[in-house]
Amino acid sequence: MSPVRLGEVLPDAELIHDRATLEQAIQRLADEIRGDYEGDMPPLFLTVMHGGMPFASQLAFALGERGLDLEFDYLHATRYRGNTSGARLAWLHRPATSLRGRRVLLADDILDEGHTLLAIKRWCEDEGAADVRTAVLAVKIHDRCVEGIEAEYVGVEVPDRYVFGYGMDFQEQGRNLPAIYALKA
Ligand SMILES: O=P(O)(O)OC[C@H]1O[C@H](OP(=O)(O)OP(=O)(O)O)[C@H](O)[C@@H]1O
Ligand code: HPA
Repeated sequence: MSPVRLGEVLPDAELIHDRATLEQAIQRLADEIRGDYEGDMPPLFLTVMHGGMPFASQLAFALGERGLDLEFDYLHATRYRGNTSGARLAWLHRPATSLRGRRVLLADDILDEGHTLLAIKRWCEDEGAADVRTAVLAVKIHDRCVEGIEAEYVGVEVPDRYVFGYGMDFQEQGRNLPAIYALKA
């Protein structure tokens, strides 16, 4: 079945957060995070691909501007794979850097039902990370989130609808839109 093209849904989509709002939220997050990380060893900054990439880049620069150095690595765990509902989590890439004894800061685009970040967090702990914290650009507001996961740093809230843009995809399209939209209700 051929995918629905972005151009067919974008005109009817609702703008939820514009670029300025998201950039402002990222600056605020950087202030919060900066205050929580002191010491010589830079935190290991793990971007959750693909969706976390734009947010992680912006956040990393904002933290650099505030004098917090970061060591970069990334991972890719996906359970949506271009669909609008989640399935079993598939690990496509794990970080090459050892996590043993490290402070880990995960950066992802959205905390929705929480399965992805819970599994990633547990894996980081199993790998011996000293501390694992999570920064997400957006959290979706509903009561279906799994127990045991909460993001320490949250940029914005989004409604309980399928959202896309700023890293999040609509059928693997629209990730580089510089704002967050929701599909027409
Ligand atoms: O809280 P959850 O319900 O588990 O959903 C959140 C996850 O889903 C998305 O990833 P996706 O599986 O779409 O992979 P992608 O980033 O490669 O698109 C998003 O980037 C989060 O990692
Ligand atoms: O609403 C969403 N949009 C894009 N990706 C997602 N991953 C979980 N929820 C979503």
